[in-house]
Amino acid sequence: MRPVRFVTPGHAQLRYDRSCMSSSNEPAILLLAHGTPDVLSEMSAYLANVTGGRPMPQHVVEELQHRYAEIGLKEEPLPEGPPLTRWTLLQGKLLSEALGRKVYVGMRNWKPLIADAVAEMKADGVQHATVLCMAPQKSRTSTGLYKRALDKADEGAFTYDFIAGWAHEPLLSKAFAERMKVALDKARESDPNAMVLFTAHSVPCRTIRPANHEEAAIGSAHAPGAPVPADGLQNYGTHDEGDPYPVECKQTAMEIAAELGLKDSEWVFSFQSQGIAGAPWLGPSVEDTLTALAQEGIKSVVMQPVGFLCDHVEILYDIDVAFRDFAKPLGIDVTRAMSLNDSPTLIQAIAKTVQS
Ligand SMILES: C=CC1=C(C)c2cc3[nH]c(cc4nc(cc5[nH]c(cc1n2)c(C)c5CCC(=O)O)C(CCC(=O)O)=C4C)c(C)c3C=C
Ligand SMILES: [Fe+2]
Ligand SMILES: [Fe+2]
Repeated sequence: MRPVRFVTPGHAQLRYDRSCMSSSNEPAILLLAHGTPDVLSEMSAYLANVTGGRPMPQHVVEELQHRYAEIGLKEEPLPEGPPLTRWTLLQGKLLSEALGRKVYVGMRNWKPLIADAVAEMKADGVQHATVLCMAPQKSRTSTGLYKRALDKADEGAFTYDFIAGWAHEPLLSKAFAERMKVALDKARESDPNAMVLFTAHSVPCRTIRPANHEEAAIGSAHAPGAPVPADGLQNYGTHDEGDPYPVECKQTAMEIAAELGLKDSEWVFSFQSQGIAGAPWLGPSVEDTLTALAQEGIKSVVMQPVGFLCDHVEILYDIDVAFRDFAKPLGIDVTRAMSLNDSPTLIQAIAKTVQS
């Protein structure tokens, strides 16, 4: 294979061969993901992208710089890139190899940006694309915002099929179950009563409520003159029927538990990483759940976030550092299933989803 280009200079330096380029009658494949800063000094600009321009207080910027520093981010770019970028680009490369076609990757909040991927697709003459979010559960505040960024960049240059939620794909729960089995078997060697705790990223309660039509008409805080709600969070747009996110997350957990043959008494579910902004976020929180489990006499908990497909700060810091430290004085040992990262079953799940 003759490498012909660097798709993302400065990151994982993933090379694509022209033999993997889409032929004109096949839809191009575009993966959308969150994005993460490359160096600590980019934190303010990164957070402005995450919040749609609303500035974060300095103490929040510093707290996040601290967390990112704890997981290895520095002032100089890491040769291999930050974990989220590195793994997402690798997943794109593995998918490209599995399908024998070029795969584009764009991130909403940092490089390589969705706009960069779209510019490349336009230059390649893409007419139609299949777009998949590297967040399997559909949500206004993740997949909804990714789609909005895509529409802004695309400007109608190509048409696309947008796969917003694909958590029901059985190979996805199989991939998670494979990782959990390894961690749970290990935990049960020392504690046969080890409890499984599945998690998903919390969201502000107001972002999942069904909307009235007046609110739906407001659109987003990106629109000039759009009001900022009292809790300070931007308006994420609305769905009359409410956001399916919390239900889809719990369904994923149930499917993994079923795949593992877990009894109901062997697993629980919580929402992790409630935001630093005020206002109520979805619970139960991991902290409340660990406290309750300690009261029930649980000594070991094996965690698995079911909405993240690779390592990033909310796994490497929130779980591996913060929840572990929180659980220690409660007498609970927290371990976790390895992230999916380069799981071949995950790549099969994505390949099957984009092909169907
Ligand atoms: C389904 C919802 C969300 C997913 C999935 C999600 C993944 C995710 N988030 C980060 C990093 C950050 N997210 C931050 C804020 C934030 N995240 C969500 C929702 C999801 N995030 C919301 C609604 C918000 C609040 C945004 C706002 O306008 O205030 C932040 C900022 C700090 C904070 O509030 O915690 C960071 C950083 C990653 C890396 C990630 C998965 C890859
Ligand atoms: Fe987030
Ligand atoms: Fe977060």
